[in-house]
Amino acid sequence: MSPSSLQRLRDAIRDVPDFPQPGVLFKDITPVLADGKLLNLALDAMAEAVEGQRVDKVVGIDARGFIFGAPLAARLGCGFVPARKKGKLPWRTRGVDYALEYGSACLEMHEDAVQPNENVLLADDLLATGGTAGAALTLLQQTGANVLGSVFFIELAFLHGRGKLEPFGPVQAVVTF
Ligand SMILES: O=P(O)(O)OC[C@H]1O[C@H](OP(=O)(O)OP(=O)(O)O)[C@H](O)[C@@H]1O
Ligand SMILES: Nc1ncnc2[nH]cnc12
Repeated sequence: MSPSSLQRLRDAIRDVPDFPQPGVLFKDITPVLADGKLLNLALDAMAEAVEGQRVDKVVGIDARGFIFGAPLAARLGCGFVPARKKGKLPWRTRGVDYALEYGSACLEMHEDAVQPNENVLLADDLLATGGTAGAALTLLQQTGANVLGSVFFIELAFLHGRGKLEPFGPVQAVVTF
């Protein structure tokens, strides 16, 4: 991606102080989503991160990860799997509890969503502490799938989440703060 495109994406991300709780500087992606050119640029860059690799499934994390994960899968010509917050998936699930920058939750995937021989990529909008993505990667590892790594639109590098994810595979982000 050209430096000017990257700058356009960076400039469009809105800072919202003290949301959803005091002390958190929330990175609001809705201005990027509202601009078709920027959304396209973001998805192009996420697809570039796995160029030349065979991807069988993109796993996206509830909820903002779906916004990037499903169109990314469509671009790559592969399937999409939702990793959802507890109680949302209708079939048999495996789950894991985790903590994130501003709370805790439980993430679940359908037991049959990913097969042991598949090449799987994790996608989410944002990497902060890495608690959420780490939980999703733990679930993926339990399936026996070949985990290709993870890709994010935004990385908050000052929260050092990357360190939790690198043991599972390469970590890539389009915009880093
Ligand atoms: O690296 P972490 O500290 O774990 O934080 C990152 C996660 O936090 C946000 O999700 P959130 O739980 O707010 O859910 P949402 O997508 O439904 O808004 C974001 O979409 C990531 O999934
Ligand atoms: N600072 C932040 N901004 C937006 N989403 C987040 N998820 C976790 N931390 C976040």
